[in-house]
Amino acid sequence: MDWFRGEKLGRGSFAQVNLAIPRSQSSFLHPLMAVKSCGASLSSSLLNEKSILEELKDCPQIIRYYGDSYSFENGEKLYNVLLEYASGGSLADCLKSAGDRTIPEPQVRRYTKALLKGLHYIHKFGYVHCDLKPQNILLTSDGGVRIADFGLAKRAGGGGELRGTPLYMSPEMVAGSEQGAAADVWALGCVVAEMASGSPAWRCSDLAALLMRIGVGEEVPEIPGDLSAEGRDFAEKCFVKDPRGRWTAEMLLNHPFVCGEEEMNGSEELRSGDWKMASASPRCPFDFEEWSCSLTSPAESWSVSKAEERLRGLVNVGAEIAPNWSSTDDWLTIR
Ligand SMILES: Nc1ncnc2c1ncn2[C@@H]1O[C@H](COP(=O)(O)OP(=O)(O)OP(=O)(O)O)[C@@H](O)[C@H]1O
Repeated sequence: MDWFRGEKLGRGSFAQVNLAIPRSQSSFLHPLMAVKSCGASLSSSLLNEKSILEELKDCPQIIRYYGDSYSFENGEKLYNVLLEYASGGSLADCLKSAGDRTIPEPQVRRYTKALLKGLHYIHKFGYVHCDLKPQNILLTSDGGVRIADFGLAKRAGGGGELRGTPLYMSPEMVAGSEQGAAADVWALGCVVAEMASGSPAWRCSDLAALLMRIGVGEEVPEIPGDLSAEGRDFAEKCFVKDPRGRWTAEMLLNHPFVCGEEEMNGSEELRSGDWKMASASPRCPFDFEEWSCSLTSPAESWSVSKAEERLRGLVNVGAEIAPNWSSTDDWLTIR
């Protein structure tokens, strides 16, 4: 498909996203798209994302993949992935612009139901998203919800390598146990709490302390007091520390918090007007530039003692390469 690069829509830690405008009339089916690009030599994460999106392309709650290409721009070879354009921006943008106001509960329920459908689909195919958070949840002009950014997604199972964004990390991820579908359900609980309260589920400004609170002991994120009893119960089902006891996306689809909800239709039609600049939107002390580390002590299954052991290593690694905690220039992602 022949296209040219339009306005910048956003930037993540390794890729830039622009509007992609088709050149030819024959492209009328996709009037506007987004293109996610990075340097060809640094494209392994984007290639991973492309191959997973290609497999998951029939789910309306997952950002649609239209194709890929290489281009030469300003003397640099770029790898480009063409995606459905989500003109409503990200849920993070939406929360940011809401300021002190929170998202009304009926909307939280509808978004949650859509996210559950998307997660259930991802998990059915044997994948784990590994980085569900408001920046990676996109909205279409008609209120549809799309799960995006599969750069860290992987086949379920295996442990060891720490990936994701600390505020949304599950206890078993922190502990280095098997990273399965349950980790995405924990992250979903964090997103639900954030939608309902307007601020991240964990209030903690110290990375080591945060990882300890997530990985060790019984503490779970605070569940917003003004959520309905159904909403609180839903969040509790997501915040079961042992992943074996956590509800699955499929089970949660039948939870009273979401099962009566009619999803906004979120049709595939993309409107040509009404698009806006969306950008990475730091809102808390964990919004830092990319911080990479890979830990090589995978544990067989989740347990408190293994979590403590791993955290000691993790905090040491973090201390060596800790970013500037006082900066809020970007989001922290661990790859
Ligand atoms: N299909 C899309 N339509 C509209 N905006 C998009 C689209 N994809 C991404 N964006 C915007 O670009 C931002 C960055 O995209 P994305 O999260 O995919 O990049 P990334 O480099 O993988 O980020 P991360 O640092 O989280 O890994 C998003 O938060 C969003 O604002």
